[in-house]
Amino acid sequence: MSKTVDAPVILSNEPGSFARSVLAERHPALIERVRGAFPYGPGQHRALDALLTESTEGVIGPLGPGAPDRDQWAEWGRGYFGRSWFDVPFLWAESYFYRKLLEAVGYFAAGPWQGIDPFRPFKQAELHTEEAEAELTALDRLALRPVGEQAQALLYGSLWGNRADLGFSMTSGGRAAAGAESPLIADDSASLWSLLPAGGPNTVCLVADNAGRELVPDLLLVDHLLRHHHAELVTLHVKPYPYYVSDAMAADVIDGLRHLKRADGVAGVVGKRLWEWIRRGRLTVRTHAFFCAPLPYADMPEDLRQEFADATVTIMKGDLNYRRLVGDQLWPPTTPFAERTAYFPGPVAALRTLKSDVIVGLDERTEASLVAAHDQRWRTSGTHALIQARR
Ligand SMILES: O=P(O)(O)OC[C@@]1(O)O[C@H](CO)[C@@H](O)[C@@H]1O
Repeated sequence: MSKTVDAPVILSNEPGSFARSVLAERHPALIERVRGAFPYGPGQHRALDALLTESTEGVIGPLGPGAPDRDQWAEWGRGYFGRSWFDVPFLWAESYFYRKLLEAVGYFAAGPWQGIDPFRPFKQAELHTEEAEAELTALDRLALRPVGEQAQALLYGSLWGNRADLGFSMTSGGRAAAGAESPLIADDSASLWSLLPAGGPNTVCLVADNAGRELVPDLLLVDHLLRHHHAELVTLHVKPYPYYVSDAMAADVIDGLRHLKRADGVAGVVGKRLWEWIRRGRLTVRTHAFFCAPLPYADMPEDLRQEFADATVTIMKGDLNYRRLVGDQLWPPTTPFAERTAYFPGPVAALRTLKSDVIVGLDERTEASLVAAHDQRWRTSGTHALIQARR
């Protein structure tokens, strides 16, 4: 057992740090992309200007008086207002940035822009790339392989789909989205499969991350779990509103399902079957306000805790869910995953490509070889991935 009881919370004020680059470079670049994505009017552009200035040079201000969740954020941000965005926890600052960006474009305000996802054009474009097409065509070949091989390939497909993250590709130049996949730095997939024996009365919660090229492989995995009775019921949890650029919402699930349904070959068959799983109640899409909260899962509300407690296993997708699962802190990398997730109300697994500094659950030899070979960039470059699970 590691002796770790606590570790520094990640802030964004360390010069040269990844967290700082997100606030100083990624967020301004995102504001520019959003400006170009829709024919926003002068009021929205002024609000985006104000957000850019506030978040890079100013101090954290409250949400506007009409915001439905103003009190909630006032509570979550107690002690942070009036301070530099760089000096408060990175997780909080990023989450609040997305909330303020929605405020700037009028996402929650009554009027014509209410409910218009500012990231939707980017998410949709993702579905129509050559790579996305090739991934669907590959399903025809995969269907000829033994079932166990299919299962493992679909699990890895869902894992590596997490590289397709629009926020990430904005500053990495898309580098991590191409090239050969490196071996996993932790691979508990055998343990994950052992939690889901075929034919058992299993239920799975899959907490989705990105839409588009990540969500499609997630849906393919879900179909496999249901079809081969690794799970009798699957709940797919998505975000209630746009978040971290490409995070999946219910509308994105519908887009992904339609996309699959229209495809040729095996992909089209899977798409139609997924509609049928939903119709029969074997696949349910759900959301919860907590998925957009700037908090670790250790602070989840009782109703969500109960949902996860009732599942045979909860699968957390992606980097942000990982940060929230283990805590957005600089843990010693060899801190056991089981120790960091001991609070979780049931078995839990993480499928994540590494795109931020947080990491736990490495063995000493792996950590030493990573540091020797790549200095610390392996933590954030999206070239490495892991599957971690605990019963
Ligand atoms: O959860 P995801 O989509 O895998 O990753 C989200 C992410 O790219 O966004 C943050 C920076 O904006 C990073 O901390 C994190 O890696």
